Parts: sequence; C-alpha cells; structure tokens
Amino acid sequence: MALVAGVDSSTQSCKVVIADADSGRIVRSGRAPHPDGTEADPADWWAALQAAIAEAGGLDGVAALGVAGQQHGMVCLDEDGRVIRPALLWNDTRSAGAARELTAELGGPQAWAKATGSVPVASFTVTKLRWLADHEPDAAARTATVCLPHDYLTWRLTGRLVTDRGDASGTGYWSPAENAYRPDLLRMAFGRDPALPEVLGPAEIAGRTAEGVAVSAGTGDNMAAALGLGLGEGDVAVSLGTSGTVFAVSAEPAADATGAVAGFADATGRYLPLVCTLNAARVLDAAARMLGVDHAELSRLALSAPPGADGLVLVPYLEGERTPDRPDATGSLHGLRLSTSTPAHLARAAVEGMLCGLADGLDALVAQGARVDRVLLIGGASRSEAVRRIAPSVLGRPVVVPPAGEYVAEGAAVQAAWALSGAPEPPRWERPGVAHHEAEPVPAIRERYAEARDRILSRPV
Ligand SMILES: Nc1ncnc2c1ncn2[C@@H]1O[C@H](COP(=O)(O)OP(=O)(O)O)[C@@H](O)[C@H]1O
Ligand SMILES: O=C(CO)[C@@H](O)[C@H](O)COP(=O)(O)O
Repeated sequence: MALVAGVDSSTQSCKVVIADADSGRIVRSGRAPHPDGTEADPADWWAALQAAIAEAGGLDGVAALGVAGQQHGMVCLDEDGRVIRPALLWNDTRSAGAARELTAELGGPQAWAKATGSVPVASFTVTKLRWLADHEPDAAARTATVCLPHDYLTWRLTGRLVTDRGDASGTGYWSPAENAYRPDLLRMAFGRDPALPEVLGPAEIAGRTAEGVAVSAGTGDNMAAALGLGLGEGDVAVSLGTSGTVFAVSAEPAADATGAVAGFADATGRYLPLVCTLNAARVLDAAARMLGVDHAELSRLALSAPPGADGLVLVPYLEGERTPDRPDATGSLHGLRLSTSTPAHLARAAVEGMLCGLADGLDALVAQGARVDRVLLIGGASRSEAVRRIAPSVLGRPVVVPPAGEYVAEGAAVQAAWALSGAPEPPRWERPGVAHHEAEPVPAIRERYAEARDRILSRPV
C-alpha cells in the first residue's frame, strides 16, 4: 500500500495527514500549534511541521508528500537563504496604506483586476513588499528572494524553491490569465527584482526529501481545500478557519474590479474565485472567552436564542476587515437592550454575525457568475452544531457538511498522490457520511446585519 502525506501549514497550526494513495483512507495524523500573531518566524513553521510529522508517527512508508500553506505571507530571504525578518502574514493589516497607494499608482482597481485578477488589499504579498521598502529599507535591500509560506517549507524539504499557480496568484505579481509573473508590478511595488520561486505545473514533483520522499508542488490552503473536497461545477465551499473564505472552481479567470472577489488560480490548472474575510472562527473563540464558556456551551447558548437574537447584531470586525476593505474597523454590537443582554443572545449574535460576513461573500461570488448548487461548510468553526444549524437560515440555502476532516491537508495529500501517479486528473477519494442541513431562510437576520454594517461602512475611512 503506497502512502502519501498532506500538510496544512495554516495560520494557527500545522496539520499532517497520512493516507492510502489509492483510497484516500487516513491511516494516521498529527498536529502542532503555531505561535499566535500576524508576524511569524518561518523557523516556527518548520518546527511545527517536524512536530506534526512526529505526532503522525513519522514518514515511514510515505512515497510522496505535499505542502499546503496559508496564502500571501511575505517570506524574505537573503542571498545565503537566511530569513531576514519575521514573515508578515495574510492577516497583518499594516500594509493597508501601501495597498491604497499601489492601487492608485497602477491606475485604479480596474487596472489591477485586469493585470492580476485581484485588487490588492493589505493581505497581498505585493503590498507587504511596498511596506517593507518604505519602513525597513535595510531589510528590503538585503532581500535577495521572496517566497510564500508553503514555498518556504517545500524548499526546506527539497532544497528547491518552487511554488504553484494557486499560491502564486495571491502575490499580486503573478497573472492567472497570462499564467506568468508580472515582474513589472513587483518592481513598481518594491523598487527591486528579487528572485522568485519557479511556478510548477499542478502535478509536478518539486524534488525529494533527504529520506527520498517525493514532494509535490504544494499550493495555498484554499486551493488545497478545493482539491480535498473534490470541488466540482456548482459547488461553493464556505471555510470557517482563522479566515472565512467562500470559493468555487471556475474554468475562466475572474477579474472583479470591486475587489470583493479575488481572482485566484486553483491547484488543477483552472481558477478559484474567492472571497476572504479576516473574521471567522476566532469570532466564536472571542465570544466564548467573553462568556467564559467552551465551544460546546457557546453552541448550546446560541441555539437557545431565537433567530435574529431579538435584534442583537454583532458586526464582527474584530481584526479589522478585508472584505469589505476596512483594515482599521473594530467589532460592534447593535441593538443592545436589557432583554437582549443575555449570554444566549450574545452567542447567537456572534454566530449570525460571522455567517453574515460569509453570506455577503457568497453574494459577491454569485455576482461574478458563480453557480451555486451546493454549499459545503468546512474549517474549524464548522465543528460547531450552532454554526451548522444556523448557516442555512443565514446563507439562504441548504448546506452540506462533509465528515469532520482536515480538507486542506487532505487536498495536499491528493496533490501528492496525483504527482506520484502521473495521471491526467487528481484522484477522487470518496468521503462517506456527508450531513445535510436545511432551515428556512430568515431574511431579517441579514437585513438587520446590513443596516449595522452599512452604518460602519458609511463612516469616513
Ligand atoms: N467546536 C468548535 N466550535 C467553534 N470553533 C471551533 C470549534 N473547534 C475549533 N474551533 C476553532 O476553529 C479554529 C481553527 O480552525 P482551522 O480551520 O484549523 O483554522 P486555521 O486553518 O486557520 O489554522 C480555532 O479558532 C478554533 O478555536
Ligand atoms: O488570505 C487568505 C485567502 O486569500 C486566507 O484564507 C489564508 O490563506 C489563511 O487561511 P486560514 O489559516 O484561515 O486557513
């Protein structure tokens, strides 16, 4: 039995699954936490990867491995391959001003959407490089190479610096439509031409570990989730991890000049239009902390309050927000009365507020032409019973919850199995036990949320 390993080096932790390459059956797994923060020392990702592999019982018998990682993070290496400063992560908003400058310099959002498929916000690597050039010119001058979190780990494993279309498409200096880097945009932002990872094809092998394990190209975590879910035409994934993401696979590249939908590439040679919020699972972590309860009790409380929480609305911009682009926003509670000042109302408002942000994302994806036959709910917060039961009423559609699993890591394992097989298409691993959740849509929830949200958005930036 050939085994493959998949790695999810995401914001909060590193997860490893080891699966049978033919059936996809998970035979063992491990995980290790990442330090908190919006900057990270890449050495900590490497240490967490080693710890997660050890917890998974090591790589004995593993023929191939793939690494998926949090998108966009800026990893700067000097000419000897040493990390110059902690990586700035996708959820670090200090480059919001740089994003606005760069948008104007190229001629506005339309010009960026045409050039790269996306309008850059603070998450995009290109804006972080501009920030570095402006604020840490010495570090910028020493930067010989720029890469992304998953590229860094693949490089540590194989000694070869490569990336893939999916992760490259989140940099802001690679064009999904042209399938090529845009060195002109990198130079415009950074004033220099650092070396970049070679972009491999979807099923190419990057190299081998010292122990001889083949390593696939890897990809961004959302692209890997699409692979792990086997996302097809008409499927939309809603992922509730540290970020909230809504995405679909598409045959055509997207170019949304409103900036709501990022026109990424996927990990199969197609495209992955995606909406990302900064506030998802951690909104529930924060609500649970404020109420002094665990997630199970938060879920029970949320389900004990009525839909709409009697008018209590949480606009959950606890980390600022990316979609809509309000990096300096804060969270706010609206409709607080004596009668709604209860743990149950707050718990319900937290779940509904988080889901409303994603429902707005789903609308944006539909406005760009996405077909929605099925909504698949994944990510840490999809483990919450309240989230699963309330989601259909907020999203206005039934939702499908795949069996609990690590779909990003599984997607990376699918990529590894694909690279190993040399087949024209990735393997499709069946995952029995899908749960279907339905509920009457409650439009009032989104209407009240929209009122509160628009009050925040109407304030001058
Ligand atoms: N039962 C649960 N209810 C709500 N949130 C949960 C539950 N279990 C885990 N989480 C949250 O999910 C998040 C981790 O999700 P995950 O998808 O692994 O994130 P990431 O990939 O961004 O690191 C954490 O914030 C965690 O507290
Ligand atoms: O920035 C994005 C997508 O554009 C995020 O989705 C990151 O890729 C981080 O993902 P998680 O750690 O939340 O899975």
